[in-house]
Amino acid sequence: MARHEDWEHEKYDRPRRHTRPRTKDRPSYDDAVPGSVVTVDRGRYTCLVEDRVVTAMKSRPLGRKGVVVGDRVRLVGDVSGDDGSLARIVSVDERVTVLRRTADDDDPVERVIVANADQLVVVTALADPEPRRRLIDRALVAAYDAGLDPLLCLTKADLADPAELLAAYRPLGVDAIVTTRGGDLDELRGRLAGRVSVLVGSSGVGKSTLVNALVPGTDRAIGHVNAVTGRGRHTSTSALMLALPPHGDRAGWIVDTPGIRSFGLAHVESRHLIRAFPDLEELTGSCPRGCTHGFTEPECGLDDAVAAGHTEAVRVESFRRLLESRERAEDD
Ligand SMILES: Nc1nc2c(ncn2[C@@H]2O[C@H](COP(=O)(O)OP(=O)(O)OP(=O)(O)O)[C@@H](O)[C@H]2O)c(=O)[nH]1
Ligand SMILES: [Zn+2]
Repeated sequence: MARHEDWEHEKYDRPRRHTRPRTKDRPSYDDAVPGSVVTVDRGRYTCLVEDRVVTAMKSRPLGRKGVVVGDRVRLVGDVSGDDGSLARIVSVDERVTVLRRTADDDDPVERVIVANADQLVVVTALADPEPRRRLIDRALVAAYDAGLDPLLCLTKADLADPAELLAAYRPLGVDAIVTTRGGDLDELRGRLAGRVSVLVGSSGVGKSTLVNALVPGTDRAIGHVNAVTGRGRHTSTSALMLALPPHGDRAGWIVDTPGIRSFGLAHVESRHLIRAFPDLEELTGSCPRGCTHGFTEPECGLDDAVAAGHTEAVRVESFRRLLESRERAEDD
């Protein structure tokens, strides 16, 4: 077992060098311990190792490889978590999912925001501020592209009726939850249990209110990270992973993303988006080469499918609205 794990580390540590025997210059990480990255701040990685909070830096073998919140890593050095101790991250496990954004639509540089998440919770107020459909659509596109299950969380239900917004997203099959400050969060807790969920939302939608209610002892407004670290302050705009109290016997994590208000989507291709809708993808067999399946495609198979009654027009329209949302940043 130990040998196998060792080989796993080697695999991600650096490019393979087939010209040299593998054993020669391989550093031994037999003593490396597994951990998860919960936040990143100025080159320091806060990791959870068992239930200890360990501060670490990247080690040389990682080179320019990025380490992000949610990464599962191996650490060596001082992994005691004692005050002033510093461990070293020597390898990053293969990522199961990768949530990315492009800084803005014209800047093709991709940034990985969170690794290994399962779900993207798009937090939107029903009023104050008014919901912005295009922003929601763009967050959904980012989720589908990353292979995360999207969940709409509609807050401030005391201020407005959710019916219209719910109806707008029903054809896409996006699950939604409606919340009110101080209200019952049991349904949401059930959705978060046993998963790693990234929360995104624009300013004022009530995301901090939600995080504080979900993770008692966290006050995001003033920057404490007690729920994870039991101490310390969190003042950067990095994503922060927080442990949820167990729901039944299932633990879960949320990742708060204070710095992220929107998603640049330059990296998302339409052929990737349709994969998130297998029932629609199946209907595109007759599309001309290069068909994007968008509103203006003259001979898209999706139109034939609607005409033949194989799918609903409203689902195709909703999909096309998502596709289009990639093209314009905001709903102005
Ligand atoms: N009426 C009403 N107000 C709410 C509700 N939830 C939150 N608020 C208020 O909305 C305002 C914004 O809430 P925050 O939780 O700070 O919102 P945020 O999304 O974290 O915004 P930033 O702090 O800018 O990131 C605060 O005044 C909250 O008290 C709700 O369910 N109903
Ligand atoms: Zn098509």
